[in-house]
Amino acid sequence: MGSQTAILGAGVMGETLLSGLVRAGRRVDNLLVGEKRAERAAELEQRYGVAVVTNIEAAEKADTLALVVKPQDMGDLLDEISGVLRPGQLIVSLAAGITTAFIESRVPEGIAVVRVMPNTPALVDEGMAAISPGSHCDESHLAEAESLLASVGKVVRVPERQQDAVTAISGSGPAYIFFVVESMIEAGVHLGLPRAMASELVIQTLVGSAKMLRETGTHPTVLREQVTSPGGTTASALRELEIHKVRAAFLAAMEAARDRSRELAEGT
Ligand SMILES: NC(=O)C1=CN([C@@H]2O[C@H](COP(=O)(O)OP(=O)(O)OC[C@H]3O[C@@H](n4cnc5c(N)ncnc54)[C@H](OP(=O)(O)O)[C@@H]3O)[C@@H](O)[C@H]2O)C=CC1
Ligand SMILES: O=C(O)[C@@H]1CCC=N1
Repeated sequence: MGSQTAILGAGVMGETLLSGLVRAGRRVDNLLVGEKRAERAAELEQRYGVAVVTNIEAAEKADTLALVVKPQDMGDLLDEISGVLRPGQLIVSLAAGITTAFIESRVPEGIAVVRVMPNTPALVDEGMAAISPGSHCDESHLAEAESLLASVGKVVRVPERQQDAVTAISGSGPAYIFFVVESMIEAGVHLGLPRAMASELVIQTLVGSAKMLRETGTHPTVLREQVTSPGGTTASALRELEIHKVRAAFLAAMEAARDRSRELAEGT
């Protein structure tokens, strides 16, 4: 049997990580899930063939523990498992706002902690995750966290002081993109397009635009200018977005997300 990884908190993000590890070929007998609700445990066992156990059993057996509960539940979870944790284990926290110092203060000495901010496109192996070491981490701990997240997308290393900003940009980011997509589809319907057609037009436009950004490496301003013919339709649309202060709204939204991440660290 190889190194054991446990996922504690199998909601949206926890299941996203679990499914990615299974897709990436991690042997399910090297995976454990901590889940207290019997119905949810049965669902996960049936869907992935993974062993669903108590948090205590998972914490006793695992070499690496991925903590994917809500920030507000993190203190209780750490209090529950800290008695069975042992030096040499690695905790990888995916919770917004929660600092490595908070976790280190609630677990025995010698446990390494890595803070991660992932995002849901991990579900289709296009995730973006940023990782930061706690004070007892060495390269092997960062490499292990990196390998967990690399199975579902890209991983970058950032200083922990940048994690609240990362959370605001890429952690919450998919929601802003989906919001824009929803808004454009609704606009298409207002303009008289059938909903299915409006959806297809918007989604393919999004995928094509994302692919241009990634594959050409061209700055988004240049790509936008290429679409904006002099005196044309795009210029008229962009003027309205500027009049309605959409750029300022994005900045305010992301500052609010960053501030909320900081508040979560305070337990509020
Ligand atoms: N969703 C996202 O896009 C992202 C989420 N995150 C982070 O991931 C974490 C989880 O978020 P998300 O998946 O959205 O939330 P969910 O509410 O979907 O998942 C949280 C899960 O944790 C379970 N849980 C709560 N307490 C315990 C416990 N003591 N032991 C085991 N499981 C427990 C909950 O079970 P129950 O429902 O029975 O209470 C639930 O299944 C958060 O910290 C969030 O900041 C980070 C980046 C992106
Ligand atoms: O909304 C949240 O708090 C979580 C963290 C980043 C994305 N979802």
